Amino acid sequence: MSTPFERLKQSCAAEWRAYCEHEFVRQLGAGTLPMEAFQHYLKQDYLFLVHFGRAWGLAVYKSRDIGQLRQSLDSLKAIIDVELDLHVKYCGEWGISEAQLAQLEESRATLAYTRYVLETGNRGDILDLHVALAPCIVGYAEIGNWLVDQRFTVRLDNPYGAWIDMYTSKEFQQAAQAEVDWINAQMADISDKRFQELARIFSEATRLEADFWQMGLTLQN
Ligand SMILES: Cc1ncc(CO)c(N)n1
Repeated sequence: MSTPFERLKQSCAAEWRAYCEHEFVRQLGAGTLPMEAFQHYLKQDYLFLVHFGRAWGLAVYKSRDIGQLRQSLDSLKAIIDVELDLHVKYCGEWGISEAQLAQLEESRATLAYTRYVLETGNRGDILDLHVALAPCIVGYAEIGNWLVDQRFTVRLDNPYGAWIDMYTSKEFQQAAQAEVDWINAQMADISDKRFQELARIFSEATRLEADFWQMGLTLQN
C-alpha cells in the first residue's frame, strides 16, 4: 500500500519528474550549468526564501497545537539561518552583497510561486499550506539524492558542489522526512474529495517549481 504522500506524487507523476529531473538540475549535477544561469537562479532563490520564510511564519500562525508550532518554527529558522546563508555566501563570492540581493526585482516565476504558496495557505488550513510547501522541501531533498546517484554527476571540483552538499545534508534530509511523516499522519483519514483538493495543490506547486528551474536556465525576468 502506498502512503498518502506517495499517492500525491503519483497523482502528478509526469509533473513531479519534470521538476526533479529538470535540465537545470542535470547540468548542475554535471557541473556544466553556465555560471550565469546558476547566478540568476540563486539570486532569485534568495528572494524566494524570504517569502518561503514568511510562508512558514504563516504555518506558525495557523498551528493547532504547540507541536505544530515548534515544527514550523524550526523550518522557519533553518531557512533563514542556514539555507539563506549559503545563498549569501555564494553571492558574496561573486561580489553581490545581501543589501543588493534584497533590492533585486523578482522574476515572474518567483512572484508566481511564492505568492501561490502564500495565497494557498491564507485561503486554506495548515494542511493545505504544508502540501503547497512540500514540493519545495521534499523535492529538493529528492533532487539532491537523485543527483548523487547519477553517473553524470561530478562531486569533486563541481562549482555547484556546495549546493548538492546542502540538500543532501543530514539536517535537510531529516527535515524533509519529518515533513513527509507529518503530512502522511495528517492525511491518514481524509475523504477522497479532500485528497483531490490536496492533489491539485501539490500538482500546481510542482509545476511552479519546474518553472523556477526554467527561469534560471533561460535567464528570464
Ligand atoms: C525554488 C525553491 N524550492 C525549494 C527550495 C528548497 O528549500 C529552494 N531553496 N528554492
